[in-house]
Amino acid sequence: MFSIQNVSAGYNGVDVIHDINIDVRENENICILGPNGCGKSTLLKAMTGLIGYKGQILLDGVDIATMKRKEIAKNIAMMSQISSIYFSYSVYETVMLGRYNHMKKGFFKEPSQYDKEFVMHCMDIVGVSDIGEKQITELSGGQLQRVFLARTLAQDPRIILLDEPTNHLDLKHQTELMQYLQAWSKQDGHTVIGVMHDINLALQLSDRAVFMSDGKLISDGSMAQTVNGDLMQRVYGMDVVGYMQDSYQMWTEIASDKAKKPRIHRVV
Ligand SMILES: Nc1ncnc2c1ncn2[C@@H]1O[C@H](COP(=O)(O)OP(=O)(O)OP(=O)(O)O)[C@@H](O)[C@H]1O
Repeated sequence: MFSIQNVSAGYNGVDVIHDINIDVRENENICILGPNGCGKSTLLKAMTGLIGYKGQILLDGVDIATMKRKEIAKNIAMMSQISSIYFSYSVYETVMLGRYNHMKKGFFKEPSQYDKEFVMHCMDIVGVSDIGEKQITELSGGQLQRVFLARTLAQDPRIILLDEPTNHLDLKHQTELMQYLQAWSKQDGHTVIGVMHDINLALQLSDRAVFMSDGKLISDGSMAQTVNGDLMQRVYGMDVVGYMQDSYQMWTEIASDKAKKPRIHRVV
């Protein structure tokens, strides 16, 4: 239903991603992995038509380059990394922005009863309904991340694109968010495509991994097929599996009696 075919894209006439091919099926939960600067966010921007590209990006067989922004937004929603906020809306108003493309006559028309209820439902899901009146400039990074997720859900898209969605979230909220998105991706022909740095979370919650390196796609398959020591060494330039094993060992010690002894000794 969503097909990226021979896509290259970049900035100021210089491509930073090259000849990418990915075929996305309904109900998949795909993670895009790779080191800093390899082009993951650029690929997501091309997928929403935010930047121009060479090649084709087909949604149900139609190139998104030929679709109106409103049509793209009804199908594909992108939740970006938090950047600076230059405006101040309440949490409720911010989530309502997600309904913009579903409202019949532009933004100044009153939202329908359905829009209001849908927004409340999305705020409930991510646990921000009790702060609906707060200004978003007053929120913590984690609260803001959840408000942006609610706005993304309020768009009621078929495909959600996420750019490092767990930034700013504590472990509990990271896990809750990813579990929610995993369940969401299995309903009603939905799909989630997320750029992630946390390989543990990706392993737990994604079905498929796309690895990028230096602007190119170098591996695409199930988590079991793709995630292996050699590939990780090649992509990240370090022994990722060894690092994970050391972490596991450390946590095993923490969970055992040894952990009852302090690991870090006070200096004073
Ligand atoms: N707006 C921009 N203008 C010019 N170059 C850009 C722009 N955004 C990104 N780039 C460049 O494109 C390349 C790919 O960046 P991109 O943000 O897609 O990488 P990434 O894999 O998402 O990185 P990270 O993991 O650090 O977020 C980098 O060299 C970056 O400097």
